[in-house]
Amino acid sequence: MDAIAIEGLTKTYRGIPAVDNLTMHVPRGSIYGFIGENGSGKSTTEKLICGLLTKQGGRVSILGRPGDDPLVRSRLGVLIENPGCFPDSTVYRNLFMQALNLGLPNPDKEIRRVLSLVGMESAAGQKFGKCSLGMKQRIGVAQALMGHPDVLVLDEPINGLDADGIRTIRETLLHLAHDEGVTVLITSHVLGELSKIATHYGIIRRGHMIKEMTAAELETECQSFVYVATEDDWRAAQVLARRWRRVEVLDGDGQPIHVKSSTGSPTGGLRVYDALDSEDVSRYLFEHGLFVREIRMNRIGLEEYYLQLMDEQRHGPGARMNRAAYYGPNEDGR
Ligand SMILES: Nc1ncnc2c1ncn2[C@@H]1O[C@H](COP(=O)(O)OP(=O)(O)OP(=O)(O)O)[C@@H](O)[C@H]1O
Repeated sequence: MDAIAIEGLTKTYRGIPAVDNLTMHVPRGSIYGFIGENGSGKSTTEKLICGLLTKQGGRVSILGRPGDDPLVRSRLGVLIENPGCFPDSTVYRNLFMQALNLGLPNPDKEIRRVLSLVGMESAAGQKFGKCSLGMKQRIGVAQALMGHPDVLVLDEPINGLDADGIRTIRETLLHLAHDEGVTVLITSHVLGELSKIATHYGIIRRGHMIKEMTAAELETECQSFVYVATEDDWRAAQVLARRWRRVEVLDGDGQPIHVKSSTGSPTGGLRVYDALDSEDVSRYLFEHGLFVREIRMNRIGLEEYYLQLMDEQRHGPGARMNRAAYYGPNEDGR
C-alpha cells in the first residue's frame, strides 16, 4: 500500500498553476526523492500533503486515509522551509513546546532521543536564534522526528549542512526507513546525495509529474559506457568515433566538455557509449597506436539522467547530444 497516494492534485496561485493535475505514489517504507527545477511545485505539493495549503482539486490519501483526517495528520513529521522555532528560546525549550503540542508522555526522553539522532545533543541549551544555518536545519529535522512519525516530509533537509551533518542525516533517514519502516518524502537539489539513499524517485516539471521510478529502474535506464583515459583523449575520441556511434570527451571533473571546438583544453578521459566490452575499446585504441592509461565500464548517475530528461523535456529527444562534445559519424567532416 502507498503511504502517500495523490491523484489529480491541483493548486493555483492567482490563477497560475503551481501544481497541475499531479499524480504521485509514495510506497510505504520508501525513501522517495522528489526532484524538480526551482519553482516546479515541490514545496507546494508538500504543503498540500501536510495540509498547510488548500488544494483546488484532486485527492490526497495518507496511510490509506483522506489527507485531512486528523488521525493521519498526527502521524506526519514535517520540515518545510524553515523550522518553526522561537529564536529567543533555547533549542530544548522549542522542542519541549513541540512535545507538548504532540501530547508526548515523556518529553525529556524524546527530546534527547531526537537531538542525538541528528547529532545536536550539545546544542540543547543554546538559543535557537544563535544557532548556525546547518544547526537550525538539523534541529528542524529533530523537530520533525518527534513522536515517532510514520511519514516524514522533508523539504531540502540537507540545505546548508556540512559533510558531517549530511552524513548524520543520511544515516538517520536510512535507519528510520530500514529499521523502523518510516516512509520518507524528501526534496533535495543535491542529487548525488539523494541517490545514496532514495529507493524511489518522482520527477516534477511545471507542476506535473513527468516520471516516477524505483532506484532499480533508474539503474537500468542510466546508460552504461566504457570510460577510457589515454595519452591523447582528443585524438582517441576521433579514432573511436569511427567505430562507435557516440564518444564524449570529459573535463577534469568528469563532465562532458561542451562543443568540439575546445580541442586544446585539458581532458579527463572519454566515454564510449554503445561499446559493450572494454577490451574491444582497448584493442581498437592499441591497433591505432594509442596507449590506454585507464579503462573500465561505468554508468551515468542520477544527476546526469535528470539533466538529460530535462533537456529532452525542453528541446525534444536527443537534446543531450547537442550539449556535449560529441564525436559521431557526422562530426568533423568524417
Ligand atoms: N505564496 C505564493 N504566491 C504566489 N506564487 C507562489 C507562492 N508560492 C509558490 N508560488 C509559485 O508556485 C510555483 C511553485 O513553487 P514551489 O515553491 O512549490 O516550487 P519548488 O519546486 O519548491 O521550488 P524550489 O526548488 O525553488 O524550492 C512557482 O512558480 C512559485 O513562484
